[in-house]
Amino acid sequence: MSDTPDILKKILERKAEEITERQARLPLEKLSARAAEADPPRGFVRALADKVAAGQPGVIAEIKRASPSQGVIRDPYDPATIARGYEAAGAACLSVLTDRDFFQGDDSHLQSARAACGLPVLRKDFIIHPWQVVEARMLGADCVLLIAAALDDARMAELHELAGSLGMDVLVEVHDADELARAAALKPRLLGINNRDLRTFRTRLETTLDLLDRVPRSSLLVTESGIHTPADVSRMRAAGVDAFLVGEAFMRAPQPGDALQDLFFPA
Ligand SMILES: O=P(O)(O)OC[C@@H](O)[C@@H](O)c1c[nH]c2ccccc12
Repeated sequence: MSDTPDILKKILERKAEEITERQARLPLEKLSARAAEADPPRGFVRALADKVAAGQPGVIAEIKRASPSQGVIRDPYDPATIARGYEAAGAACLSVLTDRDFFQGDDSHLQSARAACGLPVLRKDFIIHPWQVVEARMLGADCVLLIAAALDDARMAELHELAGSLGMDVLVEVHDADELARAAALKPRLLGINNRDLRTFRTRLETTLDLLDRVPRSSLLVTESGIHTPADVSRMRAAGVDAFLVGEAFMRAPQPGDALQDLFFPA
């Protein structure tokens, strides 16, 4: 539809400007030197796969203050406290928004969340340039998100490879069959199906269920976005989906860790 607000396009245009600004401040050579001194990666895929192998849901618990579709969803916002709550509740991993312009995130949110706990952390941002992958590692990220809708095949492969060479895992995110086929070519260890269409914000859990048969057996599948109720979780697990990325449902709760426990590990 020509009248749908293509928010992704807007985000990516702004992101390209942001990268230019950041590169001017910190050239790749210096950035790489700092990344080499960062705390070693915590195994992100391993933490998730261990939970699933033990018969439990593998939960990537998200820390985000705001989103373009919802505005501010959590205020006050203390990433360190939230991270500790998630860890105590049994999350496998964290996802922390670092995009400033559309999600009110910040690099420091990732750093404080990671320092506050022992969990591996995904840098949740719009990564389109190698410089950002190195920057993610410098910040301590254990995993980066690569969104198929934002990347052509060559760039996606390049960033995937670079992240691996820095010891990080990658969550490759898709939303339709075409993106899934493109992502599968990378043989990703971690494949995310985003139930939310980043171009229109429409969220349908059927997105995951409809694409399930096309996911390579060698990839650990993560269903992303729009998971709110125990019924949503049961529906996914009945279909064989054991790993979840959940944000809003936790961010709107007074104690995000308690909400995680209620949703995934009820007594
Ligand atoms: O808050 P939710 O509906 O539980 O969704 C979490 C996560 O999936 C969502 O934040 C997300 C998935 N892919 C993204 C890409 C960019 C920004 C955000 C996202």
